[in-house]
Amino acid sequence: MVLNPVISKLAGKLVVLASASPRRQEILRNAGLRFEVVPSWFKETLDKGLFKAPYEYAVETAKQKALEVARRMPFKHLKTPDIVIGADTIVTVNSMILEKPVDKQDAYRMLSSLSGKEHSVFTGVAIVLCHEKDNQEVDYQMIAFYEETKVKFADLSEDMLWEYINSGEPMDKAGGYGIQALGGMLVEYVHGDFLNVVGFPLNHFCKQLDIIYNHSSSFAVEKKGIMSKHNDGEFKSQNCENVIIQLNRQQEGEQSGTGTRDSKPNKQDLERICELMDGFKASKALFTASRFCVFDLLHNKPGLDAARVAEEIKASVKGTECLLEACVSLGLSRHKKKEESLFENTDLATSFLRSDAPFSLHGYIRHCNETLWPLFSHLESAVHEGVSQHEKVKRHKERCQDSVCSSQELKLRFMSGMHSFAKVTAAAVATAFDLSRFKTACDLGGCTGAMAYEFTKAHPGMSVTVFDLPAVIEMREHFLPANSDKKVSFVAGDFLKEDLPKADLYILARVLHDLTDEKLHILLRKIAESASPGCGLLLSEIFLDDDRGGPSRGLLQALSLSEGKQRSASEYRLLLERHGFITAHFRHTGNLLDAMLSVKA
Ligand SMILES: Cc1cn([C@H]2C[C@H](O)[C@@H](COP(=O)(O)OP(=O)(O)OP(=O)(O)O)O2)c(=O)[nH]c1=O
Repeated sequence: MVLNPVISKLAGKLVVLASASPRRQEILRNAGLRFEVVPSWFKETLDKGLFKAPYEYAVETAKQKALEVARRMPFKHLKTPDIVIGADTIVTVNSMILEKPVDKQDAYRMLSSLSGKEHSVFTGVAIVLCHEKDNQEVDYQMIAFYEETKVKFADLSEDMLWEYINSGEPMDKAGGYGIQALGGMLVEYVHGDFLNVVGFPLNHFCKQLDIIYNHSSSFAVEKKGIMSKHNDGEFKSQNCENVIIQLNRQQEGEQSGTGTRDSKPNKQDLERICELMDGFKASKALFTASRFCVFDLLHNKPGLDAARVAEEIKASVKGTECLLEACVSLGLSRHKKKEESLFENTDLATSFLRSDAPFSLHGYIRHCNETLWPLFSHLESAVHEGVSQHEKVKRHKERCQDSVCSSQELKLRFMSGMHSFAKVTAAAVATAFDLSRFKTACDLGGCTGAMAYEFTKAHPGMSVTVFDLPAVIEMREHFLPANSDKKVSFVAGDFLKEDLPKADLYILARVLHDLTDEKLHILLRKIAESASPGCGLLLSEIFLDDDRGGPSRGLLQALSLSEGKQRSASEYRLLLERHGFITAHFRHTGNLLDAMLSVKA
């Protein structure tokens, strides 16, 4: 089978991936498929007891995920996709189905049940073909299949298990491991499609497309079956799953609550709207608990009651109790087992909200509270006037700020926000590509050096110069001890005005989106002047989808930008090409920032 022509059959069609999984997106993107991502709202709560075999559960979940998006899009996105792809990955061992662990204990339970044994990974895939008819009806045709891969784990010691769990990697992965990353170290062998384990059986998917688009007659014959590859390599028809569902748009509208006035509101839609309406309350509860260092307190003294917490944070008992209960409902704190009046942190708070956690977002949350929150409270003015509200907020702050809070203190807080964000994202950016051929790098606007240290850690042969404004370089020692890594050095300067240090690789992480077009071109011109042919430029930003339909994190960030704008990977690629940098790769890292590597022609 020639793969590319199969994928190219989908060119010009609106292909939608009904999955939030960054791994699925990457696998399909790397295969050259162009698609939009619309994560499914289908909750994975089907009763497993109803299925005879585990793969049936995965296939049914994949179908429900894809169908939910196919049905929602004509109403919520006002467009009907041509094809929607859904998938669900599960791990099975000793007739148990393992999905994503809910917490560290659950991950421990899963991984220890896999230790020293062979298990199966099933990914169910559903392809929904949508045919829009003249009378506004949409026909949905479902093709579903699954792939099985067998994986054997080595014997895992307790230390190894906990070290792996504490890396945080297991939490968003079926069976509690990621074979494509650190989890690969646990694996003795893999029999079958590796990508199936990572979340998407690409080869089987292409064969299925081949049947749909190149062999429509055999497709018609197989209309009653899931086409599924068996271990003997033959295609066999399995489980009757090719169904045509006729749905009239008006009926759909009624089902989803957007139809007649008498119809009942749809539960999922209501939940979604409430989530949006209450989003700001949840954010502010998180900011307030962080501001009062509640998560540090519950880490150091787990199992305090509201009165003790109130005493420690010097706040009212009533207010503290409300705050703690809200944190419980948000999954940040929990009641201590069997002692409902006592509170402790969840794993989420321990990993990200303690101020001294390795991946602490404490500083960034403070930045959100003190800088972004006031900006968003002026959003109506920003939209109305079309100008940034930074100045207005700054003036207001200066009027209200007590004298203790000097501009020095404000700068430190800003740097602390950037530092904590960089610490969480740096490893994913540093390891997104093979950078072994670059011996020297320069991190432009590299602030405290958090990103630079991660680059030297990931690439032992590399040294990195951090280039940032003198005021920033002066204060960086508040964050990382000087000389903690001799391969990281700091140079003070203004990248828009001064010559840049020479390097094989220039790093621009979260810089370009914040610059005006004019400044952006000045900076890219200066990098192009300093870079010799073959030099790299590593850009790290949130990349918007090509149709600017998401991700919402990027589009929401645009609402508070002072001068710059959010762009898609294609837009950045064009900008870089204008300055002589040819984009070699780009990658959704699965972390908070994406990455693109370009090379000077
Ligand atoms: C076993 C294994 C799973 N996984 C991932 C693939 C899937 O993303 C995830 C299983 O969860 P799923 O529920 O299949 O998918 P998801 O929740 O990530 O995304 P969505 O429901 O929106 O489609 O586990 C790995 O990345 N590596 C592995 O080795």
